[in-house]
Amino acid sequence: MEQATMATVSDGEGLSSCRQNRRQPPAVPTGYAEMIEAVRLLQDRIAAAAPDEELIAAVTRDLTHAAELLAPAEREEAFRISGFSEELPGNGSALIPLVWDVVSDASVRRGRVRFGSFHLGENGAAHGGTIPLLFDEVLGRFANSDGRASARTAYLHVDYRSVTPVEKDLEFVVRFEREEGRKRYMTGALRDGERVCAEVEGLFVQLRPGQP
Ligand SMILES: CCCCCCCC(=O)SCCNC(=O)CCNC(=O)[C@H](O)C(C)(C)COP(=O)(O)OP(=O)(O)OC[C@H]1O[C@@H](n2cnc3c(N)ncnc32)[C@H](O)[C@@H]1OP(=O)(O)O
Repeated sequence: MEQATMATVSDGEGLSSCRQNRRQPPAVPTGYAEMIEAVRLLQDRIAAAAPDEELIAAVTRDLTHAAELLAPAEREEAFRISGFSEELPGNGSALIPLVWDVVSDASVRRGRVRFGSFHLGENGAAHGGTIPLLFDEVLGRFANSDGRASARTAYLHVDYRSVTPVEKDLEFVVRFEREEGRKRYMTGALRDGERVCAEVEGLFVQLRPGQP
């Protein structure tokens, strides 16, 4: 496997050895977005299906074959594409609910999101854990935007105001409230039309050099 580069950085209080995963932004191969889209579709179809034994056996065989095909292409984190490529929908991750139409200025970011059958909790509503997942992603990316040094989620406070439907286009808005030293305070809301589904407050703390 390829190795991530090691770098030495100054933290202003003298040099400290800091492990930096210097990404060599991997080029996105033709067809990669379609592969991740196929994974999303698969997740939704499996979540929605009640297959018989014959179909289960056929799908298991094909999925196992696909996993075997991918095994030789595994890479260390610094050289992966999924979850890291901003040019791909959902950054190329099938974990995060699909986000698109993102527009942003320095203090407000808006976009659309759709939870699939894969994210279903019960009664047509998204699983409660998927909503902080969305907020962590959209708040976290905004907190780390504009060339800021990396910050990590310290807390997310989520208020579930009303049910969040799956298989419906929703809207989110995120606000970069303020920065205090290493602390970045964010808020956000998820809406189904006029109806507020969930609200969030989050703190993201900038990592010190060398901090894991
Ligand atoms: C581009 C990427 C987009 C995706 C982003 C996704 C982000 C993520 O999901 S990150 C993964 C989830 N988060 C984690 O794993 C974090 C685990 N925790 C940690 O690493 C550490 O606790 C960390 C970095 C948050 C803070 O630790 P540390 O740097 O030691 O903080 P510390 O020096 O004690 O505190 C700094 C300040 O933050 C405050 N603070 C830290 N944690 C909290 C907290 N949970 N609640 C309130 N305040 C806090 C402290 O009180 C302190 O404030 P002040 O400067 O006013 O005294």
